[in-house]
Amino acid sequence: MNILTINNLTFSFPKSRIPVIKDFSFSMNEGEIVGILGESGSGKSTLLRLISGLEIPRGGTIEIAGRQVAGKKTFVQPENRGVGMVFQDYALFPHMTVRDNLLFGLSRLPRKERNPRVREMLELIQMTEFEKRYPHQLSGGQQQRIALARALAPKPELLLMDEPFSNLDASLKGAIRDELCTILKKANMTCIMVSHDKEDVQAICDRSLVFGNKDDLLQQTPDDRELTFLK
Ligand SMILES: Nc1ncnc2c1ncn2[C@@H]1O[C@H](COP(=O)(O)OP(=O)(O)OP(=O)(O)O)[C@@H](O)[C@H]1O
Repeated sequence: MNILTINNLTFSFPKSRIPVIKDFSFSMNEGEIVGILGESGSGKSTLLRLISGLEIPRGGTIEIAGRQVAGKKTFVQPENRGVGMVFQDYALFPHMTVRDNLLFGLSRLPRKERNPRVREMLELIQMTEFEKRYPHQLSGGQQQRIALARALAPKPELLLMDEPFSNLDASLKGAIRDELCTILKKANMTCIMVSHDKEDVQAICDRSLVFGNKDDLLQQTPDDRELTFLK
């Protein structure tokens, strides 16, 4: 099943004549993990913001799980898109415990299902004993796992991660990367990960896109280092 379908997406910031995203088409199947690489300023974060509904496209369409969320006459608000996000700074609420951070996104779930879902998420990331801690009492890697659990808790159709490892030191990164990959595959999550690090993408992703600073968009797979043009 197609989870994400983007057709001819075009976007430019107000007052700018040059599009950041131009005529971009792309689709993803359920359970697929795709990496987006590319130099600084090439539009990687902007693409995630368009998919999650934080920016309005100038043209083209975005469908998530078969439902149009952005198009000529359609714009579904971010909270109704079924998209989870993990940012580079994790954006955990510092004044809330791990448990409350996870509960935060579950307000739509019937009350009696919320606690079991929190528990299920903590088990998935193997952090059940950290339920009562605050973010500052966790290591960078543990905070990263909580941020991931919080994004997965409401069962999003699609998970977007923007530079999820940039705050981790090199010694932690390898282990966290493998762990993340296992968790995502276990949850059969469809996921896009933006990174500037080719190694991260090769370790986790099934395939990847490379954004250039012109119109050239390239496609590669982790196994195939030869870059081939997508369009
Ligand atoms: N709010 C904004 N207003 C105008 N231009 C913007 C705005 N945000 C980003 N841009 C420009 O849009 C382009 C794409 O930015 P974007 O953040 O998507 O790049 P990126 O590939 O994620 O970069 P990085 O790897 O540095 O995070 C850049 O040229 C940037 O300067």
